[in-house]
Amino acid sequence: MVSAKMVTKTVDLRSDTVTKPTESMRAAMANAEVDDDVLTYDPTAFRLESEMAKVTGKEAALYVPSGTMGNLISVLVHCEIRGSEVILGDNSHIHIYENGGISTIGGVHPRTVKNNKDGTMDIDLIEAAIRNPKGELVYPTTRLICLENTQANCGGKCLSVEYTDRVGELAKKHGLKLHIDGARIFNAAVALGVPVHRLVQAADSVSVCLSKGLGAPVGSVIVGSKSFIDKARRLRKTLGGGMRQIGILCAAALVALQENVGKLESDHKKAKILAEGLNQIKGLRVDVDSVETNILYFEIEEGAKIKGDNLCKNLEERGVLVMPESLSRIRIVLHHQISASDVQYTLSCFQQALSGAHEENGN
Ligand SMILES: Cc1ncc(COP(=O)(O)O)c(C=O)c1O
Ligand SMILES: C[C@@H](O)[C@H](N)C(=O)O
Repeated sequence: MVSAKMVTKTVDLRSDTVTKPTESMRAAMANAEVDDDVLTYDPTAFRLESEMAKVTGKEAALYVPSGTMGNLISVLVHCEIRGSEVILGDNSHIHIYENGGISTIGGVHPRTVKNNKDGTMDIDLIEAAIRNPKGELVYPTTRLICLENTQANCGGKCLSVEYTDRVGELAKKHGLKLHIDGARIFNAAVALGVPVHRLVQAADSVSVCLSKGLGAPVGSVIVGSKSFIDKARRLRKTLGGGMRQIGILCAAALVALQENVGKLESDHKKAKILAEGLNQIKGLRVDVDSVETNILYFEIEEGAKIKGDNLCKNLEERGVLVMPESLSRIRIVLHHQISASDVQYTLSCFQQALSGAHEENGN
């Protein structure tokens, strides 16, 4: 039994954005070669951008402060003409969690298509959402399709290379561009056993988060053609994202690429173990088979004697942090700073919280 008083550590499962820089990252940051990345090229940023262009198979790359800015810049470059419309998932990060920036800042109109449980959007529904140019007097003009791989809100689901290629073919057929919100594209590549460059081959642009599963402290990189990145660089400056000695941050990202891609599979395995363990606890339900990468959601069953808010509070008192989506649906995200023993400790805390609730309620 772990009482709240005994808590000596924190197991932070809220997101894979919570990782702290490793010692090797801090050493690289301290020794990073830097220069003003606005007036010229920061040499370490140049190395990171060159590496990311190579890994993704694109012509060029650009370091940006966040994934949100990476997506915003990408959409705005593809939809630079007023009256543009982007087709995206109704459960996508761009649509749900980015303050509607593509509209409020970029004047781009969103046209959502339902995300399926597997993270995809039905291709025939995407095609049906493309505006008929004959209606140009009354319709916005479709210019872009956005995918998200892995699809976070659907539970870190991987979009296959076959599906992505088919959406790419559809985009080309209609003269549209394809952007992938690849915040966790490395997770998808590892889970599918497909190289990143092949997984994003059909995309005109990709936004890749360095600050999630890869564990860098800050930043994302957008990749695409040289002309796309030239426009993106200018828009980054417009948005205030032009930064000076960013080699300090890019040095940590280079370490993340070298050291942490190989840890993603372990994150996925720990997510599966945690999902299986939670599913054995009376009052909790997890679709274990649906867990493909480092994200899992669990439901608190109707009959459970504890609600999400009390469960989260109870867990927090034991040092376990999770992300409630509602009173009955909670998200857990694994990352390289969660150990196998942390997973077992987490399960014991859940067991105590749920059994304690049943005792309090006399059953
Ligand atoms: C799928 C996805 N895309 C984009 C982002 C945005 O990244 P950032 O938090 O760096 O803005 C996130 C989360 O942070 C995400 O989960
Ligand atoms: C919440 C969301 O914005 C963030 N990308 C996460 O997955 O934690």
